[in-house]
Amino acid sequence: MMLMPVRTRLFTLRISSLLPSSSPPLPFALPFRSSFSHSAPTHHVSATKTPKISISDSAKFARTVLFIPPGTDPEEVTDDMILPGSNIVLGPYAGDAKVKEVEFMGSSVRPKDCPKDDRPEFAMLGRSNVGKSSLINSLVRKKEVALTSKKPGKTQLINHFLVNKSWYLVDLPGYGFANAPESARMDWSSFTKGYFLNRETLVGILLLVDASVPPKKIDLDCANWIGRNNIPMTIVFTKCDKTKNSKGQRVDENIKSFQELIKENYKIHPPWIMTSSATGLGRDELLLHMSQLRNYWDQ
Ligand SMILES: Nc1nc2c(ncn2[C@@H]2O[C@H](COP(=O)(O)OP(=O)(O)OP(=O)(O)O)[C@@H](O)[C@H]2O)c(=O)[nH]1
Ligand SMILES: [Mg+2]
Repeated sequence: MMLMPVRTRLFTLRISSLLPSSSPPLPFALPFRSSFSHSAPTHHVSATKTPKISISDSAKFARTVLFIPPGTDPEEVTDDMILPGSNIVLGPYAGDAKVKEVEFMGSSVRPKDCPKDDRPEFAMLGRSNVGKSSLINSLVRKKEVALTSKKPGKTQLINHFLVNKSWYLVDLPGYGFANAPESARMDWSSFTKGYFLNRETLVGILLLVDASVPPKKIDLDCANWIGRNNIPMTIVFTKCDKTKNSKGQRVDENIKSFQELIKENYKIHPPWIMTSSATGLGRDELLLHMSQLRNYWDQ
């Protein structure tokens, strides 16, 4: 029998003990309560009334919460090492960020049905409709490798996409969608425990957060749960092309609010990046960041 090598997961984020004890242990299980229906109007976290900020304010703020990868001396970080639209510093492990080919490897209902090889993988996690499947298509520059829909609840299984025959992107069903079929809801709850906590080849979670709306409690709970369980996470803000939502709130404000709320609970700020699957914003930058996570893990 082949032994699974112990991999380096030094990108693990240390969460501080300041976490509110009332945080649910498994936030993903919550969306299926009726109070978390995606149409419920009261999702917003109260602390979202931040003053309007300019892009340069954001840049200054980013500077204070940089994500410094291994092999990089924080004292030697220069502006050109920071990926645009993110707090991520590119370190010596970055490279191989080009997607040459992608193959759909199949869908799994349970974690134990997932591919059993030793290739590193990134899981897409986030609310239904946040743009997980669209981001996969954007990263691999294919229109419909992963199926997308305006209606939440499109992705129902664990879908593995093999990139360059060497690593996986994993598309998952979203949380926060109350009307998913009963079977999918049941699987999702056990899936979170089984998959995220035990998947040895998981390099990290990409937690997708819709930047066109103010922070939502379910996403903050989710980020905190990931942190508490020491699973490496990158926050990927989606839909950054939507400059203003119907209430006039701006992407920039929403992102800053989310970061401020996250910052309270993390000793080291997680990496975050702005993206748009509609315009390709952040695509190459995210691929570079994923390459440094992967190469470090795989060394
Ligand atoms: N404007 C804009 N729309 C986007 C973006 N990303 C996704 N969308 C739209 O949002 C909707 C949902 O996208 P999906 O990729 O299917 O979302 P998902 O997170 O995979 O959803 P589930 O599979 O239901 O969990 C679709 O109508 C997309 O076209 C983006 O960056 N900008
Ligand atoms: Mg999907």
